[in-house]
Amino acid sequence: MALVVYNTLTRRKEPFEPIESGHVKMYCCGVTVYDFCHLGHARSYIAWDTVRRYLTWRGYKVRYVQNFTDIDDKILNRAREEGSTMEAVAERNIQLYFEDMRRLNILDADAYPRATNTIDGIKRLIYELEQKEFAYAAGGDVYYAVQHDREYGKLSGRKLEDMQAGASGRVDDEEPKKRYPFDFALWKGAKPGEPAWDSPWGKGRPGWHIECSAMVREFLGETIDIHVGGADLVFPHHENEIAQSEAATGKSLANYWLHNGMVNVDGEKMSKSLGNFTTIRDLLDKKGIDPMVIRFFVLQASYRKPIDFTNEALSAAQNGWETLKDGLLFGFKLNSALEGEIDRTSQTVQEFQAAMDDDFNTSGALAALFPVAKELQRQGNILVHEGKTDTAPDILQVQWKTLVELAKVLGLEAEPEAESSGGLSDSEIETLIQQRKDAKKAKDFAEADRIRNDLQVQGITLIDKPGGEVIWHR
Ligand SMILES: Nc1ncnc2c1ncn2[C@@H]1O[C@H](COP(=O)(O)OP(=O)(O)OP(=O)(O)O)[C@@H](O)[C@H]1O
Ligand SMILES: [Zn+2]
Repeated sequence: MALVVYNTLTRRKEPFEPIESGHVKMYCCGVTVYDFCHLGHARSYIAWDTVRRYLTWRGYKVRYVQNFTDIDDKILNRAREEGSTMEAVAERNIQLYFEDMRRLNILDADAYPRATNTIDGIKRLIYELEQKEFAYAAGGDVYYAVQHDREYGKLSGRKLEDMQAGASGRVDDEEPKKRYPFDFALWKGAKPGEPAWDSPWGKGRPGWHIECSAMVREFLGETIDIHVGGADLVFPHHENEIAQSEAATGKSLANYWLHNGMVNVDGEKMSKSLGNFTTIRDLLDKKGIDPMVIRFFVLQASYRKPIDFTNEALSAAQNGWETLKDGLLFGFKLNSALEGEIDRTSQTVQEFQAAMDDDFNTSGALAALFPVAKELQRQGNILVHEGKTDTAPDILQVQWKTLVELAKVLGLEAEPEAESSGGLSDSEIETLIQQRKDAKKAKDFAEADRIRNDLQVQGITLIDKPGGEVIWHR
């Protein structure tokens, strides 16, 4: 089976063929570190983490690089508001980024270059572009001359002629210096009180797009396999990255361009600037949502499609995750061990791989795991109540290991500790259930609810059956 990916550059699905057999060079556009990350960012990084995990599982050696944009107007504005410095704002938000993303089980990148640490590479690239007449200096700034570049627009499919039509409303302080309205800044002349670096064009700082071109080159080389980011970056950010890098090197920047769809709220992109965002922290800490539920929520949809953030969608993800989690915890009830290879020819693995090979279809991959999770959940309940399963444990153990391994490819993992019953033995639980029955008989429903909730907190779920029978599971 071949892995097929949707390439924004060609607008179709293509078989994935890395430059160097068995190796993948992957670059992901990172956050501008001026604030907490929100669910939109979580989606982007969960999607690419999953792609990276899958490629690794598929046997590729993946080198994954993701930047931090640590110089930008938004960061400078925030520093001004706080009476602090750009470095302090950036450093704090980088640490917050790591905390949030690690909680979402997003693996660390192999390198996290920062714009402020790549100034030499950025200057070199701008210099080369100037030599080749793709760039011109104007009033302390340096601009990229889009009209000089015959391929400009190839990623987004935009044509300069068409763009011109809608350009009349664009005015900013760079406008008068540009030879052409869609030229963009590679280097911005220093403004009073802002951080600045020496350069052949005077003191200044880099534009946003050039940093990624420079970092890709420095950390991965002139041509990489996969470049990823949110769909909102296709234009202008990625278009401009391609323009800069390819004009300088004469080689293609990335063979495959992959873009994640947006998390929307009422049809609009969740974003800090629009104020319609929910931070990852609020979801996890204030709302008490399990990080795996967020991951599940993201993976339920194709990475390319927009997703609407609603409470209904979140509770559907919650339900889905509960079932999967029960399946993932099954083996611990059975006291199984996880070592050993899984059977890659099994139907579950085949279905999972077929889905993921089709442009990382994570919803199809979850659908392949679900029957296994449900069956293990059922067996787990039987085990708790009857002391044994109705299928041979060695068969169940193989199913369980398969489930655990494949779910981990999606970054979905369950901790047995989280399900710990706080040391309550079965007979203690039975005693509490009896006390709850007595409380109900005495019409002390508050006490009955208290017992149920206390048990729930300790990971023990009670199920009331008709006729007053109560079954429970951990
Ligand atoms: N609502 C969203 N849904 C999906 N991906 C998003 C969303 N918002 C941002 N991203 C992605 O997150 C990554 C980092 O984005 P960046 O730091 O540039 O944020 P941004 O788009 O400026 O967000 P904001 O406007 O909220 O600050 C990019 O790949 C971007 O496409
Ligand atoms: Zn970028």
